[in-house]
Amino acid sequence: MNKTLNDLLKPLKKQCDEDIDITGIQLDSRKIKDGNLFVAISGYEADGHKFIQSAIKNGAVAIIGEKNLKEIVTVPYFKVDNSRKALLILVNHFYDKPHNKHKMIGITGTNGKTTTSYLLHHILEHNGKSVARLGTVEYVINGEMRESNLTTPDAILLQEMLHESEDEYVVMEVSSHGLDQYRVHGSMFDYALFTNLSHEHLDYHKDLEDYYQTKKKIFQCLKDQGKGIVGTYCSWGERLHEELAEELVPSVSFGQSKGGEPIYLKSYSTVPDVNLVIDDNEKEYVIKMNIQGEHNVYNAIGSYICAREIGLSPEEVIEALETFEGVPGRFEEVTIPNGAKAFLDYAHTPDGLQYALNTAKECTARNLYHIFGFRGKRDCSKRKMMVQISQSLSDYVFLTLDDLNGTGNELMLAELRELSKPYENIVVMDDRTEAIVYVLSLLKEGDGMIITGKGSENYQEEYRYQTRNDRETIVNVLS
Ligand SMILES: CC(=O)N[C@H]1[C@@H](OP(=O)(O)OP(=O)(O)OC[C@H]2O[C@@H](n3ccc(=O)[nH]c3=O)[C@H](O)[C@@H]2O)O[C@H](CO)[C@@H](O)[C@@H]1O[C@H](C)C(=O)N[C@@H](C)C(=O)N[C@H](CCC(=O)O)C(=O)O
Ligand SMILES: Nc1ncnc2c1ncn2[C@@H]1O[C@H](COP(=O)(O)OP(=O)(O)OP(=O)(O)O)[C@@H](O)[C@H]1O
Repeated sequence: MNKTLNDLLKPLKKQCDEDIDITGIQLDSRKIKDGNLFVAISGYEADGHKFIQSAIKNGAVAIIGEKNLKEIVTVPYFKVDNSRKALLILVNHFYDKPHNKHKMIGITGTNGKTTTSYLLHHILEHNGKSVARLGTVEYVINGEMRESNLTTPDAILLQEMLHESEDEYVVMEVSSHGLDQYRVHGSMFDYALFTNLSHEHLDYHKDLEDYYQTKKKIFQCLKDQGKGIVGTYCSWGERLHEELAEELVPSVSFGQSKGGEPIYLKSYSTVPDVNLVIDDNEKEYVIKMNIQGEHNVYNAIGSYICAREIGLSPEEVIEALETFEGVPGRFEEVTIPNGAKAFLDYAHTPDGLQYALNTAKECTARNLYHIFGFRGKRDCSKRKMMVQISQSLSDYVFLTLDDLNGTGNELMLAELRELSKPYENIVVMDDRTEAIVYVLSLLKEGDGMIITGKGSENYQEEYRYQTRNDRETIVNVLS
């Protein structure tokens, strides 16, 4: 796919004296191929302008950047105010607005994005639609799985995949980083679904208000006939729903009913599995699901309402919900033989952890053992709160390592020891696999073990038992 430079520059209101063929757009000098346009970004770690020379050496024929470098760059150079924004406009034009080929569903929120995207994928596929799904676990395009490197891919990869996808629907997770960094476009989504908001990413966002305002930007990315779907079971969602009404953004809510909604959650139970009673236009439906936890009640009703907005009938949605098998590593049970229970979960926020532990408690007759740690170089301000939640909802807590992301082993362990000090039911263990093996040896009939933080992800650190992930550690010990 090629375009001329002047064609590409049109939406940026720029022009080049010499028109040249552009074979692709890149933001990383190492990925440049002959005839590419390089966009230099002032990044969080590095300054992309420093790589202009190497981009040209690798074959770049034109450059976009934020600095005054026109006189010294040897190929056509164009200065813009914001390179990330310019990149998005350029790449969207390069691929001829590929989001218009699809019905696009963007899901944002602190927790529940992956689960909701799996639910919607399943509902739509069960009803004969072709669906692409992009998010933390994987990217699925035209029925083929690809490795995910970011929850919301960068603008180039995203537009490339949307261009390549022949799927009727695209269900994608939209992170606050993605919204802040212009990875998604201004008129992209037919539906924007907000799950909830709570303490997270305060290493990136100034405060919760800033995090909220960033998440809210997804509603500026709706197509003309687009619609918002807002979870109002948390107070940020209630506020959002009110603000969208004031701003005349069409939206529906899910959560506690305020009265007047045509579809609402009438009641629910969570033990042993999630059961929902939904009032849909004055007709009552009971849905029996194979997943656990109050949080999944909200994920299910959010997906139900989105699917109904899309045009599926209640029966079509319910049949699909009742056959949903859950999401890898999200409250996933691993069978163990002695009548005890083991769960893997991806909770890594205080709010998510509270839901996950409450669910584990509901499933556990005797003692609950919780094993977890913290990602290195990620929001440290949530750690104390998560330890408090863990020790109050579990009988025994084993603090151990998660991905260190370059933080020193000893530094992390010292912090874990400090965090555990006020509590008698917390033990710090310096090897994640040893912690799992030890807890497995303690489990008796009726006990429960929940390991949070990694879900189905493979380990990044080397541990004593050379297993790839938490599931494998459990299974290997038991075999
Ligand atoms: C903090 C952050 O979000 N960083 C993202 C950001 O990086 P950046 O542009 O600032 O990159 P940088 O490393 O400073 O480099 C600046 C520029 O120099 C270029 N460069 C660099 C080296 C070189 O040799 N040549 C070269 O051209 C880089 O390609 C880049 O364009 O933009 C990049 C391109 O879009 C992202 O890949 C990168 O994500 C990093 C890897 C990351 O880990 N991000 C996480 C925090 C993230 O985005 N997470 C959310 C989910 C969060 C959640 O809910 O859990 C996600 O959507 O995945
Ligand atoms: N609706 C919800 N409300 C609160 N917590 C939830 C909700 N849904 C899931 N969780 C918790 O959050 C964890 C992560 O869920 P999920 O992967 O669906 O969310 P996510 O938003 O995609 O997270 P991430 O961005 O970290 O990938 C789950 O394992 C569970 O503990």
